[in-house]
Amino acid sequence: MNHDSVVEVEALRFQQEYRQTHPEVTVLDPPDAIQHLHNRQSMLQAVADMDLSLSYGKVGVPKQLVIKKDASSISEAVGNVGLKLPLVAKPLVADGSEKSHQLSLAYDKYSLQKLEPPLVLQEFVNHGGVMFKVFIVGEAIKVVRRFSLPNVSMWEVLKNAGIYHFPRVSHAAASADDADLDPCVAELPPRPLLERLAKELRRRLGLRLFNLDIIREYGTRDHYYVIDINYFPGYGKMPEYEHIFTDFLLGLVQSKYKKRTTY
Ligand SMILES: Nc1ncnc2c1ncn2[C@@H]1O[C@H](COP(=O)(O)OP(=O)(O)OP(=O)(O)O)[C@@H](O)[C@H]1O
Ligand SMILES: [Mg+2]
Repeated sequence: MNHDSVVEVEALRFQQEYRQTHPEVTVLDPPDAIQHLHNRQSMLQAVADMDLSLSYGKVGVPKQLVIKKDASSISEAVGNVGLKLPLVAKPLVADGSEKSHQLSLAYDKYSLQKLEPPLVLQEFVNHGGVMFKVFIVGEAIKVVRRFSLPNVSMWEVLKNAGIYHFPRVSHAAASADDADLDPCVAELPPRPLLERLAKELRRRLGLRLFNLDIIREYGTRDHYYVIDINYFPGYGKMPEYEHIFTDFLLGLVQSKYKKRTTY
């Protein structure tokens, strides 16, 4: 076990003991469930297991492959599972550090050996340059549009080679809510779909405070992909978060009070 894992295990043990010895303290979300989101493979597993297919849309995850080590075998592994180029390469660990959010786009299979495992390779899904950030606070859901990576045409894939490191889009991108966008790209995912997705994920992840990055495959009306899930995101970008958060916390206090008085 490396130093970081030892620290994590110790932190978990401390918090579990703390919960037992301090039952009066409300734990918003359990540390082990939060930990689940720090690995890009386990992060999307709940969405993949769900395989949500409803009358108003399908939600999945992009086809992906985890490479633990040995960059020289990536090209062969990609060929074996039939992943289509271009590929988004993401560090396996997503712990908020600068390095864990350095993503790149690989255009050709010969360059794949230049990547640095451990990483997740995901098929790049064209989505018209707009993504949806879905904020979840308990039962409340808010969705906003954000600019994202533009479509990559077949022609560009053939013309380009190598690895392109791209900047952290979420930091640079301003809100796309007021932009003059193609309505097919801008249309928000249907509310019932988001509600069902959020409900399922709250249950499967065992968390109440998180967000999802969702894209809609370009040229489709209802094929959605979850590409990222973050714990306790920057809620400052969630519209009306002040009321939503206050209501959420008050609701917790009230339910705790109710439980106590029923004894
Ligand atoms: N499979 C994909 N297909 C198309 N675009 C993608 C894909 N995966 C990621 N992207 C693009 O890359 C951006 C960053 O990806 P992702 O959210 O997974 O990384 P991150 O480092 O966790 O980012 P952040 O925490 O800053 O949101 C996305 O907002 C999107 O624009
Ligand atoms: Mg993201």
